[in-house]
Amino acid sequence: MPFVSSFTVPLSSRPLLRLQEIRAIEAVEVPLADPPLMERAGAAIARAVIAHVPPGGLVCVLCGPGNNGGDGFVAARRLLALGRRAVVIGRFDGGGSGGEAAAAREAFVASGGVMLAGPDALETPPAAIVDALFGIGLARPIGEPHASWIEWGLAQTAFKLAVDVPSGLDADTGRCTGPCFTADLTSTFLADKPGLHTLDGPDRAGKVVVDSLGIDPRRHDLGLGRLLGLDAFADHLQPRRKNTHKGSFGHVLVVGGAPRMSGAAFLAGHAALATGAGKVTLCALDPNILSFSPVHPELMVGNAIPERGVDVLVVGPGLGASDPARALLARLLPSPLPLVLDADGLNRLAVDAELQESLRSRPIPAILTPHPMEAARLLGTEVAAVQNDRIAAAQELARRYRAHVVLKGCGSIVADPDGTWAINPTGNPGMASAGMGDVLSGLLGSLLAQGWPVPLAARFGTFLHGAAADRLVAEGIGPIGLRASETVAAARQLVNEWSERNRKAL
Ligand SMILES: NC(=O)C1=CN([C@@H]2O[C@H](COP(=O)(O)OP(=O)(O)OC[C@H]3O[C@@H](n4cnc5c(N)ncnc54)[C@H](OP(=O)(O)O)[C@@H]3O)[C@@H](O)[C@H]2O)[C@@H](O)CC1
Ligand SMILES: [K+]
Repeated sequence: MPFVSSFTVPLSSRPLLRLQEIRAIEAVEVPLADPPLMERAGAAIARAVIAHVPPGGLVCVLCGPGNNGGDGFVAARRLLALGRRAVVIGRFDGGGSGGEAAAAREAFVASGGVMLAGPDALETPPAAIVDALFGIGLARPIGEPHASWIEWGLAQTAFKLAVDVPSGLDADTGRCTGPCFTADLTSTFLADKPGLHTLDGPDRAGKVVVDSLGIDPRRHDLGLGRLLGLDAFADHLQPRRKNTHKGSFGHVLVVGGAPRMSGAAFLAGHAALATGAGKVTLCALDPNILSFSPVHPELMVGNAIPERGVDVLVVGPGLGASDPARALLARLLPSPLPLVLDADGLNRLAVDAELQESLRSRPIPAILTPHPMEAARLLGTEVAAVQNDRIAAAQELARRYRAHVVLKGCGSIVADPDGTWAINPTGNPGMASAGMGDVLSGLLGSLLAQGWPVPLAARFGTFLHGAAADRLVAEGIGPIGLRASETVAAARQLVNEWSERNRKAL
């Protein structure tokens, strides 16, 4: 039987709060909450365990020294009270961040709960492991004994649940700081956190469920970050009116295609056509490029920039680093048309102050689509520094170049010049293959040509491309061997399905 899994995309956008924003909510709500937030958090964990673990299975709760551990003690006490088998692995050393967690530990022990000094003391293998070692208070890489407990936990076949954040993962950046838990499910509190959705976060957190602990988020500043969901695009995802013509959907000019690199420009052009641009022209640097594509004869191909009639520029796919490439950039960057700049266009930009200035001065900010290496070049830093805090890097690029930035990678970041940002939850490792960036550029150009506002186009193009790859994987096409050109047809299918589903009265 062919391998087929179900395809879903996140439907609802939601706020992503960084540490300071979560701490600000805690500062207001903790003194007011009755029952206390820790009690509510522990109850949520107990409910999640019960939903996933049959009665009779042993639940092993790993408790750390702070309030994350406190949540774990409450959960363990509640599980016992509900007739479940639960033990805690933790230390009686009295350390930690004070009263509430210590009180939770005492209440657990007073209710007959058993605390073990390490996993060796377990008599039966656990059915579930609850990771309540460290949450948002993680201050440095995890050492002993907690590192060994994590290593032991990862070797178990049990269901694994992380409390708030997998221990060892930085909740702001998604970086594993050292030993790091890997969960099937992360139950995260008050609001969702960016680190669960970018870099190492998606590998470590498993499914993420947000529990507001009964706090109304509208009472608080929800910051500048969002996790993208399909609902963000509903207003612009509409079926087409009947009374339209190709001019209604814009003319995209793809500029690139240097000798031996024309495939990149064809991919971008193909993606633009297949997702709804009215017309696409390729201006290639390769003088020997075919005058038309036998595979996609609808594309107009040449070596010249059309004098008029173009609505959107996509510059960079296969552009190369030659002097003529630089001359094209110098000519096109000041254009008043919406612009997507990718690949070699970005590399040239990184070393050319004059081009940078003309990018910054554009009347309509461009969309830049760097991968981490290109982002590092643009920021004059190392890839590791970009990946250390992908949100901050994307924000800095957006500010410095006055552009909308899509920082690609696991959990692509979209950042705007005004400081707002989003994480894209779609996509998979099949997209780590040649030509994917060219397809994304083409999709973005296509959306701009069809009138999407620039920040929304940056978000939806990224979301759509990842979702197309996800659908293909769900159909058994990838992730291994997924080809960029295959994502084009899947994107076309999705955009039609979603638009039809959103049909509103004209
Ligand atoms: N506030 C509330 O009411 C609510 C909080 N909630 C819950 O609390 C969590 C936040 O709690 P938290 O602030 O106590 O931080 P937490 O993640 O437990 O760790 C801090 C402790 O660990 C220590 N430590 C740090 N790194 C270390 C390391 N590598 N190795 C060893 N020790 C290390 C650090 O001590 P340090 O040595 O750094 O002084 C401190 O003792 C949050 O994620 C959520 O689960 C929810 O219930 C909602 C309501
Ligand atoms: K944890």
